[in-house]
Amino acid sequence: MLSVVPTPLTVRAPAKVNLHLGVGDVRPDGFHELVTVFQALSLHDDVTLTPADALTLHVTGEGVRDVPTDPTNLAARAVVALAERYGRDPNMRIDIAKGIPVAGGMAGGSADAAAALLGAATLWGLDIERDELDEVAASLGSDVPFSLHGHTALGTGRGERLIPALARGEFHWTLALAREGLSTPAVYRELDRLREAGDPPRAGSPDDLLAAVASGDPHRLAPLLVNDLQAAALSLQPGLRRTLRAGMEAGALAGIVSGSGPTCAFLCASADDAVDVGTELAGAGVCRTVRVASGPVPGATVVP
Ligand SMILES: C[C@@](CO)(OP(=O)(O)O)[C@H](O)COP(=O)(O)OP(=O)(O)OC[C@H]1O[C@@H](n2ccc(N)nc2=O)[C@H](O)[C@@H]1O
Ligand SMILES: Nc1ncnc2c1ncn2[C@@H]1O[C@H](COP(=O)(O)OP(=O)(O)O)[C@@H](O)[C@H]1O
Repeated sequence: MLSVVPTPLTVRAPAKVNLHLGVGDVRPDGFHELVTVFQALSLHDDVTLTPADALTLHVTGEGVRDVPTDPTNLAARAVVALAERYGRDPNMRIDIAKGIPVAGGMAGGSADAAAALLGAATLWGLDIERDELDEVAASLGSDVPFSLHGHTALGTGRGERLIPALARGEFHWTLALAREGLSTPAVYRELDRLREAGDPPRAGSPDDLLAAVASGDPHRLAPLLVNDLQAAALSLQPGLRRTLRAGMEAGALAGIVSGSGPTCAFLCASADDAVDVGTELAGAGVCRTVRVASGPVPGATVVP
């Protein structure tokens, strides 16, 4: 922890894409057992904490009208959870500058929670182990521990148990942001429904994909990207098929729905290719807007 903490304090936290998302059966607690490979991307939210007399939230940027500014906001819940556990005063002003699409399957809320946890722990000078922060993170959401850690990692359990994975070099992505979001629980429910009605194929082991990530070769990685939630996201938003097709026609190596969607993530051979694919996608009218990003990047980090 920093010895003299400058205020306001800003923490940056990344978006994620699931390179592999294998969804198992529903557990008694309502969560699905996952085997997933996360990669943190260079699209981020900035969360700024300023000591104040009350806990308030102010949100700017991408998708603000869909982000709650009441105590249900994940960043506020993170500050309150940490304050309760360590006997601190949660009152502060939280400013969130959103760059991650809201309800887009890129863990924007989780990024804000992770940033708020690291920020509050730093502001209060808490002398705690990473494991303890992980425990609070997991209590806030399945993806929050990964947002803290970043890079590339294998996630199991409900996604909260992480093992770092080796990644060589930089992978280049084009992201097609959708006009309407998708609710994560609704997408998991839709997958359960599809599985009751038939048996959509399930992702196998991520071993080959992990080897491809370690090799740094996007051509090797491309055919291995897989997402069990994709069929459910496409069932709820059939127009995403057109988006995925357009990305491939524009020259992407592969395209998948990111997590529970509806953002579509296209793996490209180079940074230049990613820009070209983005330009074509933007012109094709198959999405609200596009972004280019690269990964892996670190998890939540205090901005100097
Ligand atoms: C699908 C994934 C893939 O990484 O991310 P997103 O695409 O939403 O970003 C995650 O599993 C989302 O994680 P997160 O958004 O943190 O979910 P949580 O708040 O823990 O759970 C929200 C709801 O999603 C469902 N859920 C979540 C995780 C899981 N392993 N099984 C589930 O069934 C449950 O219905 C749960 O009530
Ligand atoms: N800080 C936050 N940023 C974004 N959404 C938030 C936040 N806090 C709570 N939410 C709620 O969480 C829902 C899921 O948002 P988000 O985390 O962006 O998507 P996803 O789960 O698809 O990655 C939103 O619809 C919003 O109502």
